[in-house]
Amino acid sequence: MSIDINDVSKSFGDFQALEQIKLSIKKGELIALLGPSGSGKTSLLRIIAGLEKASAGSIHFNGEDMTNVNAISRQVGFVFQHYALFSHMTVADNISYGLRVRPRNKRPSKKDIQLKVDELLGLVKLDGLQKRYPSQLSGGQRQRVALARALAVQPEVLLLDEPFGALDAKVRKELRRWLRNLHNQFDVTSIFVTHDQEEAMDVADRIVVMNHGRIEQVGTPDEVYENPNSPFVFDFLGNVNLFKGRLQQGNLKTGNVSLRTEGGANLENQDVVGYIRPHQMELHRTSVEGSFPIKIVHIQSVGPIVFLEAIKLDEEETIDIELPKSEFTELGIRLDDVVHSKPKHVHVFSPEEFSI
Ligand SMILES: Nc1ncnc2c1ncn2[C@@H]1O[C@H](COP(=O)(O)OP(=O)(O)OP(=O)(O)O)[C@@H](O)[C@H]1O
Repeated sequence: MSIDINDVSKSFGDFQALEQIKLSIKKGELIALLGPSGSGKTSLLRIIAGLEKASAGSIHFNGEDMTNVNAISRQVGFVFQHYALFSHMTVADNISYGLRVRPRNKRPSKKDIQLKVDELLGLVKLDGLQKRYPSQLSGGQRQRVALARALAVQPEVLLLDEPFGALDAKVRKELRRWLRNLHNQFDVTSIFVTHDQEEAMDVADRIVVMNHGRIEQVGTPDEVYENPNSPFVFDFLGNVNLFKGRLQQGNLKTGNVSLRTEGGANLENQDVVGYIRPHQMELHRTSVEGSFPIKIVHIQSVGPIVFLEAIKLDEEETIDIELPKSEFTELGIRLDDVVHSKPKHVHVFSPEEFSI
């Protein structure tokens, strides 16, 4: 099922929660709505589900106008953050609920319902637990039941609101994989809300970055990470180093160095801020063109990556650097060493857009 969101706005009294949201989602896509608290993610999801009415604009499923169609008739699967399982029903009864409450002429036979429940229990690896009650399950197991229950009715659209928000990091990671697999197997169009950029990067085909009720950027995880179109997106999707200076002939003049930049064509001869990801900072033992001296003040090695904190010697500013462990070892870097750093990809924005 394709979904088109056409200029959807939503106000709660005087407060504008969504402003002219425009988005086309292809059949079979897995989309993450990513943004800080209050950016409008849940409001948008609820409007797509039909649980909330838009103040303006329209929602189309497969080209058909759904704006005034109620939630039940839209036939979307929904998974919430807080399980929302029926506590008085067993796992099997929770999963089969949507099938059992269908009108008699559309309800599968008892045997078919049983087969469907067994199939779903297998898919979410909960075989043998069908007689348990939700209180007898772990958080991760409950969320798997919630996923199975949403999928039992074979929705063409699956909407998930922070589905793994209440779970610990390891279980979250495991469930992300689940979501991806189930999404593929069920040939469903899925939209999930998250404020966790790593989760969005890990699972989604495309990420919709939201801020203050507007879409800041839409793109594949790679696109939004490597080519953020605003300081907000840059900052929200990971750590960043900032270099203030002036843009001259495509170079950012900052302190005593000149850094080759990307973007910022309309910012020539203006004050700008350069944004550089920590993994885009090269390190050298000796000075090279475009490098500046730094002193290493903190070293933290985590698995294959080494996180370094350093001070720029000319301006006493702190910068963050991430290096593969092999490169770190090869360079033989120690605490208090003075080395030379050269930024590889410098994106520039005007200071007015500056958001950090
Ligand atoms: N029923 C409501 N009445 C009034 N204001 C509301 C209502 N629902 C949401 N809002 C406001 O709309 C804005 C967007 O809320 P929404 O829940 O969509 O954001 P969100 O991005 O999902 O945030 P979170 O990650 O915290 O859930 C918030 O400022 C919220 O306070």
